[in-house]
Amino acid sequence: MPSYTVDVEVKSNGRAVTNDSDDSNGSIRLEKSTIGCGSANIVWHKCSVEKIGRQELLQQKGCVIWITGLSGSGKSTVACALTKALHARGKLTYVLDGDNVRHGLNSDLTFKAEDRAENIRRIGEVAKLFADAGLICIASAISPYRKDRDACRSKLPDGDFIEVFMDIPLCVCEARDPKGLYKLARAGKIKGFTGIDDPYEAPLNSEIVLQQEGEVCPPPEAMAEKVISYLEAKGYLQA
Ligand SMILES: Nc1ncnc2c1ncn2[C@@H]1O[C@H](COP(=O)(O)OS(=O)(=O)O)[C@@H](OP(=O)(O)O)[C@H]1O
Ligand SMILES: Nc1ncnc2c1ncn2[C@@H]1O[C@H](COP(=O)(O)OP(=O)(O)O)[C@@H](O)[C@H]1O
Repeated sequence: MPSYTVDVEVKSNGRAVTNDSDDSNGSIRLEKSTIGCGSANIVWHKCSVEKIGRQELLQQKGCVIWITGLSGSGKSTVACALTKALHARGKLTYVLDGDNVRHGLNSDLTFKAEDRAENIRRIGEVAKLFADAGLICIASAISPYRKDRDACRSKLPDGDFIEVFMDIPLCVCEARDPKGLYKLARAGKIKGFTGIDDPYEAPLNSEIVLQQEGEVCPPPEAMAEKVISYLEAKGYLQA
């Protein structure tokens, strides 16, 4: 068995770069992730095909568009309009919708605060992988707590987490009530419903705010176009 000496330098991104010297093979370099690892002795394995190459192939930049807002605010509708419009332009997207993800990956989670946090954490991790794959990942979930959204933001390179706030008043969402859930919540048949008896912490500094114009809600296609203009201006629709 070769013996190793390991010098560890902790970088500002939280990774520890080790200069491991192997007495039989000379010097090798390993990058070890030091944060977020549930167990010790986990080594980050790098491949020669990286995000930049995938972006070149796709002619776009991987990023996460995070749509947050009350139930009934139009998150899923905008997410669909956005994926459709980008698809028509030849851009590769994927929608991670809270409702849908709760049918599979997150089917073990309830709506109590710690489960919502875990829901958002998992969606954030999956979205990060999609962005690394070079996709424009559209995550759409109530994501009611600011710190959970901010934690997802912090996992991505600067600029790559684009928060879109569906700033639609509760009374409008409640009047829409397409699933009848507000009615059930008001009747006390659903406990801990966002906006009724569970908090929604609106973003303070989101990149994009989508809201009504007076009493009128713009069509979803117009809202999607606002997001596309942002992506275009920031260079995400080219490699
Ligand atoms: N208690 C409670 N509070 C809020 N929403 C509830 C609740 N129970 C069920 N639902 C339905 O679940 C959908 C929200 O799922 P999310 O994963 O987006 O929620 S969260 O981000 O974890 O808060 C949400 O879907 P949308 O209406 O599309 O937002 C609701 O239909
Ligand atoms: N821009 C819009 N203008 C008017 N109604 C809308 C708009 N976007 C969504 N809706 C309607 O609002 C309801 C909730 O939309 P949905 O996308 O399911 O919201 P969420 O995903 O936030 O719960 C649906 O009945 C939908 O048709």
